[in-house]
Amino acid sequence: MHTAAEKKIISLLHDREFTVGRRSSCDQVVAHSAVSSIHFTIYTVKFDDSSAPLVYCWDRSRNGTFHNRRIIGHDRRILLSDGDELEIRHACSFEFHQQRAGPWTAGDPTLDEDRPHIKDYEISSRALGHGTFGRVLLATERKSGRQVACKIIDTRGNSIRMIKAKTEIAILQRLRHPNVVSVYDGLVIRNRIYILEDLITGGDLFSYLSDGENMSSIPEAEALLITFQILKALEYLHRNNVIHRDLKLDNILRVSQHPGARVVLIDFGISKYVRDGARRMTTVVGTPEYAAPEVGFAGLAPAAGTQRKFAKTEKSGYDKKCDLWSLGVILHILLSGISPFYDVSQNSKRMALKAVSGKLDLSNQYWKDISPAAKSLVRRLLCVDPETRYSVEECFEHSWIANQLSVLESIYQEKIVAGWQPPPDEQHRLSLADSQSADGDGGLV
Ligand SMILES: Nc1ncnc2c1ncn2[C@@H]1O[C@H](COP(=O)(O)OP(=O)(O)OP(=O)(O)O)[C@@H](O)[C@H]1O
Repeated sequence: MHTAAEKKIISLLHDREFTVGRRSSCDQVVAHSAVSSIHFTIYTVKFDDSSAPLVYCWDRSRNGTFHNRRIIGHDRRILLSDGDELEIRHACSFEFHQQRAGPWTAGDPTLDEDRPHIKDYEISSRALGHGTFGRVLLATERKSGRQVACKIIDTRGNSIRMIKAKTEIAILQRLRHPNVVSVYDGLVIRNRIYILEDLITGGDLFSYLSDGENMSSIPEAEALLITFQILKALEYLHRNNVIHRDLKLDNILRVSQHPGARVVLIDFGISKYVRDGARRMTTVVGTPEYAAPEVGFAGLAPAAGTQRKFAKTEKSGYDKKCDLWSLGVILHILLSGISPFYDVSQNSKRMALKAVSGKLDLSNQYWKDISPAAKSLVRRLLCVDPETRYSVEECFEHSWIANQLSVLESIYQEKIVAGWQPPPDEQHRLSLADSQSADGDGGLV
């Protein structure tokens, strides 16, 4: 980054925040009355080792920080691209440059073909992440200049994928909750589905906990705040008859990099709307490391290296309690840094058999500083029998949560979700009238 006036070059380190403001402790001090004590912060989020780090500017000022001549807005964050300008009006400006492998604006024939059909949004080639079914790119809403995330799912004639993507949009369009990603629009262009959703600017929990080859734990109080928010999301989803079915660290994003950040559930690609009184689900879906025993991975033929399987479980099926098991795995990792059923071979069946055994070791060195109440909730969630496994309501009544409930509620309302806006009710939403279920679990929505 360099300031326009002095042409001074400032190097940013990806593992360190960089602050600009009037206060003497800022990394770049700007002694000017138009500048707030901390005016803005630059921080970096890494998705994986092969992707270029994402560099964000967090506007913390009273008077505003301008990004390419458009105000960012107090407490809002913007993703920076090479050549972007940041300005503190009447005081100074900065130009941002990022070295990375490969250009962001490289020709992308697929995208170039579709771009003219996506009138309301400008889709960049800037990758925010990628998953099994596609990639997620940065996009900008033309009317407002708001940055959004654009998930592109290439279905290439695969009708199951097409239906799953439509399911994701259909479910998300009905949901409005601060801990569930907001979807603004969904478009089908030829074989591709574009889902435009809120840009979540703090990275995912997996990257947050990743420590080289291993995972690290976080303080119990922080794990409590994250668990409380996931429970809020699950309470809302389950009341609305939606089961996520793929809860894992990678699918929980943070709005900022600070310990009390709002967390947001994403990736509803295999989630399920269950009508009241509907039969239990029988399709084996999800991620084996996080999947409840009753989901049925243990009954599948071993498939080394295969992360997902779609098949019928022979047992009596499963219900929303599968999400609570996954929360148990997440909580286990948050508190200890250990994934309880992970197997280095990544063999789905082996991981599932470990889960079915129900064996937990919460007395080793990784748990020595963890309170008995926290351990007790882990056990209640990782109960092999779904009947005795805690529901969302029981979790809220468990002492680890209940003893802190009023504090948690006030932090949640006053700090975490204050300022959150539900997505607008826009007209042009994807029509799903012709959608049909492909996984045999009944209708989509
Ligand atoms: N709304 C968003 N804001 C910012 N980054 C996002 C957003 N949605 C997704 N990402 C990034 O893209 C990655 C992949 O997204 P997502 O999990 O939705 O894709 P997927 O193809 O369904 O993945 P999976 O393999 O888990 O099924 C996420 O881990 C995250 O890093």
